[in-house]
Amino acid sequence: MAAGPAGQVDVVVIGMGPGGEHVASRLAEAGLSVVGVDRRLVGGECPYYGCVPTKMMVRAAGLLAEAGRVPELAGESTVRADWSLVAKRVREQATDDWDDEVAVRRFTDTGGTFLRGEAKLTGKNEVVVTAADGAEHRLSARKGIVINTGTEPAVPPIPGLADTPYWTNRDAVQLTELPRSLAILGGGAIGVEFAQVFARFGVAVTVIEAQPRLLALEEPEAGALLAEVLEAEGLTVRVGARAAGVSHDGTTFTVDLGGSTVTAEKLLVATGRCTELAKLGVGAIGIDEKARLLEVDERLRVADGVWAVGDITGKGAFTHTSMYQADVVIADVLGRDGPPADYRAMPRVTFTEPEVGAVGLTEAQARERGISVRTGTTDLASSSRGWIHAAGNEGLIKVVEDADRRVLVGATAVGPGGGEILGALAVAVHGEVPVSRLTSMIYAYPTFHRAISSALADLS
Ligand SMILES: Cc1cc2nc3c(=O)[nH]c(=O)nc-3n(C[C@H](O)[C@H](O)[C@H](O)COP(=O)(O)OP(=O)(O)OC[C@H]3O[C@@H](n4cnc5c(N)ncnc54)[C@H](O)[C@@H]3O)c2cc1C
Ligand SMILES: NC(=O)c1ccc[n+]([C@@H]2O[C@H](COP(=O)([O-])OP(=O)(O)OC[C@H]3O[C@@H](n4cnc5c(N)ncnc54)[C@H](O)[C@@H]3O)[C@@H](O)[C@H]2O)c1
Repeated sequence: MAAGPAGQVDVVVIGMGPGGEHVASRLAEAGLSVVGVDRRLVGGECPYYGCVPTKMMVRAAGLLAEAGRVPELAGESTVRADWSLVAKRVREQATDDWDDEVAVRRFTDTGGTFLRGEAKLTGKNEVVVTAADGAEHRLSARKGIVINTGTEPAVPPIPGLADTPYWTNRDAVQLTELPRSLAILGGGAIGVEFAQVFARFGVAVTVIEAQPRLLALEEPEAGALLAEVLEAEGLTVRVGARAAGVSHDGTTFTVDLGGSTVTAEKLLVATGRCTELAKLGVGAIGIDEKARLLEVDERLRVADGVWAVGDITGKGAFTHTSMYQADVVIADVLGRDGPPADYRAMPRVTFTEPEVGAVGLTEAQARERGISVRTGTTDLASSSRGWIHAAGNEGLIKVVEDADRRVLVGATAVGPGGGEILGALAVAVHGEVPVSRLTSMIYAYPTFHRAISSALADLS
C-alpha cells in the first residue's frame, strides 16, 4: 500500500462518508499521500442507507399519489402498487446490492489508498486500523487526520425495546416485502419520509412522536400541516406521545404509550442519531470521550492537525453540510485561501409531500437570539398556482425578517416543490438581500415561488 512499510502518510481520513470521500479524493488528486479508512462502505450512510435509496422510494410513492389524483382532475386511473420495483431499483441502481466496489475504485483512481477496517486514534497524528480479520495497520499522518465518522441510529432506552426485533433505517431501505402494519418511533425527517412512502404502498402506518408536533425543529406551521396531510392520507399520527415500553410477542409489536397502546407487525426506530467518540479514541487527542459531537472552529479544526466534517460536527446532519465542510478542510489542509465555514443559510428539505424546505433560523430560533423579528406567512393552496394545481396543493411560505437590518434570517417553504422554492429563499438569506429588493423584484406568474411575494407582503 502507498502508506509504505512505516505507515507514514500525509493525511488519514477516518470515515469515508460524503465529506470524507471528498476530502480524501481531492487531497490525493492534489498529490498528497492519503489513506481513507472505512469500516463499512465508501460513500457512507447517504448512498446506501439514507438520502439516495429513500428518495427513490419517495419518487415512487409520489407517482402513486399523483396517479390517485387523476379521477379528481383528468379522468380515470387504476394503479396497482408494486414494491418489488422500488426494492429492485434501490438494490441495483442506488446501492449495487450494498457493494462499494465502484466507490472504492472511484477513490483509489485519484491516487489514494483505501483501508477497510475500524480506525482508532492512538495519539497525536496516529491511527490504528483493525481489519475484519484482526490484522492491524498503524498509520502516522504527517499533515493531519480528518474525522468523518458520521452517526449511527440512536435507540432510546425504552424498557423492553432492546429485546425486540425492531428496525432502523438500515433495515427499512433493504425491504423486499412490506409489512401489513408499521409503527414508527420518531416523527423527524427519517420517520415522516418513511411513513408516507410505506403508507402510500398500502402499509397501515402509525407515527409516534414525543414532541408536540412532527418535524419538531422546524416551524410549527410546517409540522402541523404535514400531520394534517398524513392523516388525510390515512396514517395515524400520535404527537406528544412518549413510549413507556415496547414488547414483541413473536408476531406483533406493542408500544405502550402510558394510557394507550399502538400495535403493529413491525417497528421502525427513527429517534435521532448517536456518535461513538469513545470507540474512536478521541481521548488520545485530548477530547472528552463522553462528548457527543466534535467541537470545530470555522476551519473545521478540532485540534492541531485534526479536522472533522459531517454529522459529527453537529452543524446540520445533511450530505450538503458534509460536502460544504469538506471544501473548507481541503483548502485549509492545502494552505489555500478560502472563506471560513458559515452556517447562516443552512438549507434543509424533508422529502414528504408536501415537501418541507427551510433555510436559516426559524421564528423561535431568531427570537431566542434576541433578534427583533417580523414574520410573514402565506397559504400556498390559495395562491394562483396552488388554486390551479388543486389536488395536492397544500403548502405555505413563511419568512422571518430581522426587522432592524431589514433582511431575511430564515424562511420555510412547504408544498409541491417546497425544496425547489427554497432555492430563492436560500439566496435571500445567504446574500442578505434587503427585503426592499425582494419586494421590488418580478416573480413569474403563475409559479409556486411567486407566493414568496405574498409572504413578504404579510411581514408584520
Ligand atoms: C434515512 C436517511 C435519509 C437521509 N436523507 C437525507 C437527505 O435526503 N438529504 C441529506 O442531505 N441528508 C440526508 N440524510 C443524512 C445524510 O445521510 C448524512 O448527513 C450524510 O451521510 C453525511 O454524513 P457524514 O458525512 O457525517 O458521514 P456518514 O455518511 O455517516 O459516513 C460515515 C462513515 O464513517 C464510517 N466510520 C464510522 N466510524 C468509523 C471508524 N471508527 N473507522 C472507520 N470508519 C468509520 C462509517 O462506516 C461510515 O461509512 C439521511 C440520513 C438517513 C439515515
Ligand atoms: N431529507 C433529509 O435531509 C433527511 C432525511 C432523513 C434524515 N435526515 C437527517 O438525519 C438526521 C436524523 O433523522 P431522525 O429523523 O432520526 O432524527 P430527528 O432528530 O430529526 O428526529 C427524531 C425525532 O424522534 C423523536 N423521539 C426521540 N425519542 C423518542 C421516543 N422515545 N419516542 C417518540 N419520539 C421520540 C424526537 O422528538 C424527534 O422529533 C436528521 O437530523 C436529519 O438531519 C435528513
